[in-house]
This record gives sequence, C-alpha cells and structure tokens, in this order.
Amino acid sequence: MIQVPFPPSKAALLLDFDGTLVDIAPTPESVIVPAGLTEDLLRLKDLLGGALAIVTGRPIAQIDHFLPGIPYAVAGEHGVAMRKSPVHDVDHRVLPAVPADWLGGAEDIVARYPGASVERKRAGMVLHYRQNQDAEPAFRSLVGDWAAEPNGFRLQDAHMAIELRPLGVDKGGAVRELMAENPFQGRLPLFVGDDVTDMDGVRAARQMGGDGWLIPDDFPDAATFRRWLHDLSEGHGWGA
Ligand SMILES: O=P(O)(O)OC[C@H]1O[C@H](O[C@H]2O[C@H](CO)[C@@H](O)[C@H](O)[C@H]2O)[C@H](O)[C@@H](O)[C@@H]1O
Repeated sequence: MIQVPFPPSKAALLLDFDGTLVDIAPTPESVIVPAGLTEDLLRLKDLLGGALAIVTGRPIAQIDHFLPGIPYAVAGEHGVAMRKSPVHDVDHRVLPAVPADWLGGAEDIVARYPGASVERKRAGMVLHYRQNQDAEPAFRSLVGDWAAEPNGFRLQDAHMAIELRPLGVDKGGAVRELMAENPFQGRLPLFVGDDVTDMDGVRAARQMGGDGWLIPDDFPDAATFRRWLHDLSEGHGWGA
C-alpha cells in the first residue's frame, strides 16, 4: 500500500471526484457517495489543517450537491471555476462560448439516440454516450467537423464521453493556483485521479515536490483508493 512520504502537517490533499471518490455510474446525476466517505474526508480535512480540495471536471454546484460543506476548496470544470475557500465566491474565467451550431449539432444527435446526452458547462460541453453507445460514431463524426483549437477549445476523450474543453485551463493549473493560497500554501500537494485530465494534476503535484497517483496504476480501483483514504484519515500510512 502506498505510503505518503511526509506527515499530515506538511501535506495537502487534492482529489478528483468521478472514478476516484465515487464509482462511475450510468449517468452524472446517479453517482452514489459511499457510506463513510464524508466522515473520512472531514477527518482528513482536520488532520491536514483544512488543506483538502476537490479538483474536478464537474461544475462546482455538483460537488456542493454530493459533498456539501466537505472540501475547503473546489476547482470545477478542470479549473474554469475556482472557489478557494468556503467563504470565497466562485471565480470564473472568461472564456469563449461554444459556437451555437456545435451545440445544435450535438442536440440533434441526442434527439436521434435516446439515452445520449449533452452536458453543458460554462466553457465547454460533454457529449455522453454511456447510455446509448450507438451515438458514439455520430458524436465522433460531428466533432471531426469542428475546428476546435482555432475556436479556443480542445477535444478530449473521457469515460464514455467526448469533452470539449477550453484551451489553456487544466487540472495542473488548478493545483498550482490552489497551492498558492492558505491553508494549502507551504504544504506539499498529493493529487489522486483516474482519468486523462488528471495527468495534469499528477504532474503539477510532482513538480511542486509532492506526489500524484492514478487509478488504476497505483490503486486498482476507486474502492481500494477509498479504503486507503479511510486508513489515512485514521492516521495510518503517513511518513515522518
Ligand atoms: O474530473 P472528474 O471529477 O473525474 O469528472 C470527470 C467527468 O465526470 C462526469 O462524467 C463521467 O462520470 C459519470 C458518472 O460516473 C459517467 O456517467 C460518465 O460516463 C463519465 O464520463 C461528469 O459528467 C463530467 O462533467 C466530468 O467532466
């Protein structure tokens, strides 16, 4: 089992949500927060002097719904939205809007493939095909026609989804921004995630002298990671 190479007095924990804290579910709304997770996160937050953040692709409001009052800070939409403390307002970056015809094309496909969906974000959108995998080729053909980068976006594969994300914003930047603020400042970041977008968070945490781990490379699945987190919250697995 992974040992954190330093004590909780020096650590900050920055965690991804889907596929890491909660298991992947059929739809974004249907994820289940496992029993005991909120208690473990609250214990960890105390242990870390508050330095616990969620760094997610989801809008911050969804983290507030699933984990109300739990993290000290939240980076949402891969860093497009940042709330640096429980009393801060959410800061949103000003970014280009998704072209209306791109959105219209995605909505046409959703109408033709029941179960497929478009999740709109402040600066981007996710085309979900988990509930109707026949929609995947149609979505891929559609996004193949988009000039994403000249319009300020990039396309990224996600879990049974294709995400249109703004250029220049990623979880690595979000980790750096959070680590510049109290109570994170002066601590070493530990980042854990499970997806391509989490690689940026892992890299940033390592470059800052902390560490970063991925599911399934370092933990076989989210349930194993949560058991490790539980032990950590009880003071086990920390270095001196
Ligand atoms: O950065 P994360 O916290 O890991 O969020 C990544 C995306 O997660 C959500 O979609 C994924 O999880 C859903 C629930 O398990 C699943 O139904 C879907 O197939 C996955 O792609 C969320 O909807 C996205 O907005 C996040 O970017």
